[in-house]
Amino acid sequence: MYYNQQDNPVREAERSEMAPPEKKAGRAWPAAAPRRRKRMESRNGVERSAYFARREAAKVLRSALQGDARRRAVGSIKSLVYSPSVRNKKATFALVCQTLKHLPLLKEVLAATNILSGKWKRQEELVYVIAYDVLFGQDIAMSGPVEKFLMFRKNELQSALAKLYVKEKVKSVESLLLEYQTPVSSKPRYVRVNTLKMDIDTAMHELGKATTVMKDDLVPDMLVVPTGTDLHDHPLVMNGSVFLQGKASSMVAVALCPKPGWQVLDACAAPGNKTAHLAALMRGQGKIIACELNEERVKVLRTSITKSGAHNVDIIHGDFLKLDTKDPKFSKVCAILLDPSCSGSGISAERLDNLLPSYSQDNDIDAAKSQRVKKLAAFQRKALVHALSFPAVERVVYSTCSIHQTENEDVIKSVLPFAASRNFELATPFPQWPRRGLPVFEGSEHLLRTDPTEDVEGFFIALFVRKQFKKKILRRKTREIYLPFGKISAMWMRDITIKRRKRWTMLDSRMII
Ligand SMILES: C[S@@+](CC[C@H](N)C(=O)[O-])C[C@H]1O[C@@H](n2cnc3c(N)ncnc32)[C@H](O)[C@@H]1O
Repeated sequence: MYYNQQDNPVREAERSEMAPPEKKAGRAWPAAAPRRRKRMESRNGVERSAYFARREAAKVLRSALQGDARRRAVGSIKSLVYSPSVRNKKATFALVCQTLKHLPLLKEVLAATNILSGKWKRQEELVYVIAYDVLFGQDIAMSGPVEKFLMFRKNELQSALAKLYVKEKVKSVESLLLEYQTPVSSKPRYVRVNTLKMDIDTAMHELGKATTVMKDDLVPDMLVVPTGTDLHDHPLVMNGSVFLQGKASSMVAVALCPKPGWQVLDACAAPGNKTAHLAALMRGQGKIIACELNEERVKVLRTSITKSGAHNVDIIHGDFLKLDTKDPKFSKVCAILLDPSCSGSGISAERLDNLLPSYSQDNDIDAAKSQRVKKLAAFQRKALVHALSFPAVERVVYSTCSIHQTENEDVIKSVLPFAASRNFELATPFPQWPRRGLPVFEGSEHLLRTDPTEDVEGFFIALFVRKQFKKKILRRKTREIYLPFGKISAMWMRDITIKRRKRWTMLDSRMII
């Protein structure tokens, strides 16, 4: 019940929809004593930054929830928060995570109070964020029209929440949350040093001022920092000297092993972590062609590349499947990194996907999910066959951040005949790594898996290498080789000149008996 125009928050919200708090209040402090005035001004600053953080959080939440509903995310929650357009990243990130954790609870409370009906539905995400703050957040003054509206109905919200306590037979909000929220596991942090901008020892020294840092024992440019270390606004992260990239994800570019001066194609490149890693491994020499289909993600890719300081990356905004393998601009591409869209089942907790509504549904082995995974696998297979079709390519890495066999071993198995027809065989990336492919076909021991629990992220890596044909011919223990013009002995074969051996490499292996 609203008593007058001034007290009616709905009307006020209509008048000043998104006006920042102090403008709307339009108050000055002439009468206040200087100390009191200073206190009020600083409180105004806190309110002001909370006001904007809530709106930034609502924007991120909208993208995350819409993407989740369509099962086609523009980016993970983290990448959305850490995009350049979000100013107050720390507060926004905290608010997004908290709101998502409480979302099922908030939905129940808001449904019970009928608050999301009518015009407020259009600002649904902002209502969630503010309702979280009103019910569970810090006890700070709230400025802003939606804030005032929800504060006005705070009693109703609280009594709806109290009814949930009774319904769930719990006494504390913690117990109530346990009934609703999905647990988030704690994990160590990995940091990849961008050796284009900083050497590893300097990065260790600089990061060591903020936290304990160790070198990783497997990936050369990888540092390990303690669980829970928050480096997202560290100067080295901000200026691209280090990337907050996981270890398993960083193993992909290392598995391709690109050399300075090579031409490398990154087939599905955004947001560009692996592209930037390739550029660092190639010491900025040679050329990287980075292809990305999604326009929004091309922008993110461009930002990552600029931040990395790599100057040898050409970005193609287009469909990798439609790149013409015979186009002269790809004639020297000798290595391809293919990290196609996948279910993300191996890193869903790291990306905070477990906070999204679809997560629990996605983790049920239901028909919809297997259909989605099958569709992804069909694309992944096509993309891998296409990658193996580039004329000069010698090495192809296929990777996913999925734990499903359908997207991993099954895709590899299905392309093996084609790969063999192009003279490719599976090689063993990181031979010392203990976790290999599921034993579903002969040769799956070449494949590499990382475990989402043991290794933080669940990744899959397969490496195809074109056979070194000439060496194979010379190593074969055959006595005679049949050629269209007769047969020659193996002894004679050893004596032929280097020049001739080169020509031998052109012959088809089927001629060898
Ligand atoms: C798993 S992400 C790649 C992550 C990236 N390699 C990295 O490490 O930062 C897959 C990307 O492939 C893109 N993509 C999907 N289909 C594609 C296609 N047909 N051609 C090019 N890019 C595609 C998606 O938009 C998405 O950005």
